Amino acid sequence: TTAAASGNPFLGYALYANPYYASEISTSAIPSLTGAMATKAAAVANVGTFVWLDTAAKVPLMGTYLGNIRALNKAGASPPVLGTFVVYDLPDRDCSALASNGEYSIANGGVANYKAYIDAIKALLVTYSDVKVVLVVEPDSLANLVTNLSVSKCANAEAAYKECVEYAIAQLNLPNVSMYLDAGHAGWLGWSANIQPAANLFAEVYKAAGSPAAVRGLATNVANYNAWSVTTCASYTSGDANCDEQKYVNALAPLLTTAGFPAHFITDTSRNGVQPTQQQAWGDWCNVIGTGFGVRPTTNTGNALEDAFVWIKPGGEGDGTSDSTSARYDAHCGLSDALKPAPEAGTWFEAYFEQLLTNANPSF
Ligand SMILES: O=[N+]([O-])c1ccc(O[C@@H]2O[C@H](CO)[C@@H](O[C@@H]3O[C@H](CO)[C@@H](O[C@@H]4O[C@H](CO)[C@@H](O)[C@H](O)[C@H]4O)[C@H](O)[C@H]3O)[C@H](O)[C@H]2O)cc1
Ligand SMILES: [Mg+2]
Repeated sequence: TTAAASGNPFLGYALYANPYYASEISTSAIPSLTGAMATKAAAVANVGTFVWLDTAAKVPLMGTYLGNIRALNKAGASPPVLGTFVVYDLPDRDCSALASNGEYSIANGGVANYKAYIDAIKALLVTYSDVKVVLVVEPDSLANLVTNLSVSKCANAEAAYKECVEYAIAQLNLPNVSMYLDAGHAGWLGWSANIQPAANLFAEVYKAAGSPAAVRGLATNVANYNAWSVTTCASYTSGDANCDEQKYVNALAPLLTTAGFPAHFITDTSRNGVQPTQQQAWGDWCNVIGTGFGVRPTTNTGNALEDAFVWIKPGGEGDGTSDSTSARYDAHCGLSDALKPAPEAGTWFEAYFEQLLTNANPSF
């Protein structure tokens, strides 16, 4: 089937192996590796990962990469290349954790700043209207509105999150764009208490934005470690029948369709190669020990609902600092199942990269 027929934006395309991730590996990983590990590290740099636009200052980088992709395709790249980015700059971001709070705050004009950030992204997507782009929209945001309105920062951010996400998907509703809203993961919204409220919220936001044609569906397991499919549920999942991402997707899809949001899915497999994980509790999300790179990006998912397995979290970039004196210290990053010492969220964590590489499944 052609991409147009199936609607799967990944069909017939190769992913752009972005220079940002490649440079992290070449400057921070390879120099401290030798032999087989150095060779394997170089191979990781060739895997297409998502570029996280986690500050407005990173947006021009998107323009550079879209220019690179245009050039590759004009030079006859076959299959043609598409770009993959994460929109991640909400005011009062990461409202139930401390590790990844961002540059904008609602109290300080954050909603207006966010809209300017989205406008800058839109301008590039219009300039490069010949380049196909896949966007994951705001990891953790709506998921936090489902389960964490008891956290005052999340309750205070609810209206702004909805306004900003609705603005983003309405403005970025362009013919060369496919968007997947972040949907947490099986261990977050897959619980029977959470899954219907989650479907309701996703559909509410989708419809409030005018049911944008460019919204293809939802992204699951972003920056998390869950299996796509297991035959035996891990002990830490007990109580949640949706113990892997496939069960979560298969359970969520019909609820969304009923609510007026016909969705397809992508799932982050960048750090789920080792199952079961060594999480002490399923809610442990920070720099989990023992993990490995998972299945490489592919459209061969075996499930018509699942467009692709993709590497959204760039493996090797940390989830949060383990320095308890840091302003962005989150206790989850101090747990026994969190690798330490760890740098600030988003910065290179060499020991973690080597852990992922050593435990990669399939191996490099
Ligand atoms: O027995 N039962 O019936 C039952 C029913 C319900 C139960 O409660 C559920 O328990 C779940 C944990 O098991 C909770 O899930 C965790 O929620 C956290 C946010 O609060 C998430 O953290 C985010 O993770 C992101 C990366 O994924 C980070 O980028 C981000 O910074 C970070 O904040 C964890 O992943 C996620 O695993 C649910 O909320 C909670 O509702 C429990 C039992
Ligand atoms: Mg995070």
